[in-house]
Amino acid sequence: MNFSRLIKNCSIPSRWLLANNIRYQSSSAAQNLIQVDINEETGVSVVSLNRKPVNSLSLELFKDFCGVMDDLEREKVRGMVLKSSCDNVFSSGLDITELYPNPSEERFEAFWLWFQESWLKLYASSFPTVAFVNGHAPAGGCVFAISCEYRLMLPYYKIGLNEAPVGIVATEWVMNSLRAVLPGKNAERLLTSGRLLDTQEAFDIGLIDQIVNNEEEAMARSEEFFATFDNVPKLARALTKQVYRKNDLNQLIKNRSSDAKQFLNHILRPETQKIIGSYFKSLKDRKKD
Ligand SMILES: CCCC/C=C/CC(=O)SCCNC(=O)CCNC(=O)[C@H](O)C(C)(C)COP(=O)(O)OP(=O)(O)OC[C@H]1O[C@@H](n2cnc3c(N)ncnc32)[C@H](O)[C@@H]1OP(=O)(O)O
Repeated sequence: MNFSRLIKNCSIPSRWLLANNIRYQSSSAAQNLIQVDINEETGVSVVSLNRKPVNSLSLELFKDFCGVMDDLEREKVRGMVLKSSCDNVFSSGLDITELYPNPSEERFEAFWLWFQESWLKLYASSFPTVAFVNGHAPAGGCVFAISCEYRLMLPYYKIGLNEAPVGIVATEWVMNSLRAVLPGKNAERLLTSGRLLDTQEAFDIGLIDQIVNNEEEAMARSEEFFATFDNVPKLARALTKQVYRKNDLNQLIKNRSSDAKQFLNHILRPETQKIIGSYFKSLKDRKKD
């Protein structure tokens, strides 16, 4: 498996991704997997995940997401709100068909490296980021949310890191992102139990920052969050964030290849494949009941 070649093609930015140099030809322009709406008046960009029906996260979606993040860095947007354009689902997490049955090494290595790249770009973005969790956000969906700086969520949905029950071990960089939001024993319990929390529970333990009742309210709260930085020089804010997050970022940047290999080895274990397979089957069977 030639990880170093792939990593060279992905960016490992020298200055926490402020100097974006990744270029790609979108393989999915026709599908429009990510929608971007920049408000010229406020400078705020609303980025909507748009992979119907449930925003499961595929290689193509990650590539397009990275392209959008690069564009927003170049445009020097004032802030980004990340949401979903699917009904009732923010994101259903990694597309299980990327993991099961037995993915090819070539596809998996590209998939994983673009997932890493998406996290790096989001976690280290120079502009402020808000996740508007307007639907369920299990597993990889929650990873997107906790990588943002502020989380708003609609009532009656579920959020959490349910990797363990699906037979998957969350990687260290995912654990670090959770620890940055939820310190101490709550983070560990959430990971080891894999329990999904409803909106109120997520708010009570601090996984989300505010509960909002509709999109209008979400945009108003986001604006208030962005306004807290209006008097802070952009570069100083960005560097403060990136230095604060440096250890988490470095942990992945230094270990991209081994992280991918480890995850692939785990996924390809027959017992892991079996658990993911029966989980996937139960998802499909749910509809028949
Ligand atoms: C290394 C650690 C870091 C990150 C690792 C993460 C691992 C993962 O992310 S694994 C994925 C974990 N995701 C889940 O456990 C969520 C599974 N999905 C659901 O619980 C539900 O789909 C939902 C609550 C999100 C939405 O429910 P809803 O009733 O609205 O829709 P469904 O009918 O269930 O789904 C529609 C359609 O989509 C298929 N599907 C759902 N999720 C996924 C997925 N993650 N990957 C692939 N496909 C998915 C579902 O089977 C349905 O397909 P059919 O229409 O063909 O039946």
